[in-house]
Amino acid sequence: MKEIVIATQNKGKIAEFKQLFHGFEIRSLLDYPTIPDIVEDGETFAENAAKKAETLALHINQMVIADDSGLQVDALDGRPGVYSARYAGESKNDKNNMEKVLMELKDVPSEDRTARFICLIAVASPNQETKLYKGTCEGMIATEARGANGFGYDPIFYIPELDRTMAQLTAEEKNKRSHRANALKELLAHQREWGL
Ligand SMILES: O=c1nc[nH]c2c1ncn2[C@H]1C[C@H](O)[C@@H](COP(=O)(O)OP(=O)(O)OP(=O)(O)O)O1
Ligand SMILES: [Mg+2]
Repeated sequence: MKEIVIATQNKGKIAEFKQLFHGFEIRSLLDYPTIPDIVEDGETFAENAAKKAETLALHINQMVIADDSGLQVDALDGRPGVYSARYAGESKNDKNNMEKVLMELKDVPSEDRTARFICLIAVASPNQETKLYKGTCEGMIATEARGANGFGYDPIFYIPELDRTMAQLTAEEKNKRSHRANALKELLAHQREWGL
């Protein structure tokens, strides 16, 4: 079975890539414990995704995919953005991150709680130019967390046309509309270029 290596330690992303990449064996940074932590000091999702993919591709001398993603809230001038993972602190605690966003939006009326998830997938391979593929998913920030599926900010990401949060969707429903699925669609439109 063909293998895809993804430069992530995020178990929620690994699970989704396993669902989205049918017929491939998925390996991640969890399978390469000797790789030092990759510092995400980029100012954009693209910079961080490229750095994660290129760092691991160099170590293992083969093609690597990386995903840098996050939540962009319009009433917070686009925050948390690239700081989504650590929005409430270095512990990268999803519950604390969501509580901080809800607290900052407490006086914001529902019509002004527009937001989106953004995902940049980088593909890096030795001696090849790194390419980036972007996906987004539009929604609103709910007034309270609802649902137990997915990961990260899913419980507060409300999808009006479904009247449910991302965390109230099944994996299959999420994978039909998520920023990660949309970014992967862009990548798979160029799959021959990458020998996938
Ligand atoms: O589908 C999603 N549903 C909800 N929240 C999400 C999603 N996708 C990203 N997010 C949030 C989680 C984390 O707070 C940040 C990702 O940060 P990001 O640096 O890309 O990932 P990470 O540090 O958890 O793992 P890694 O860098 O090893 O891929 O955005
Ligand atoms: Mg990260």
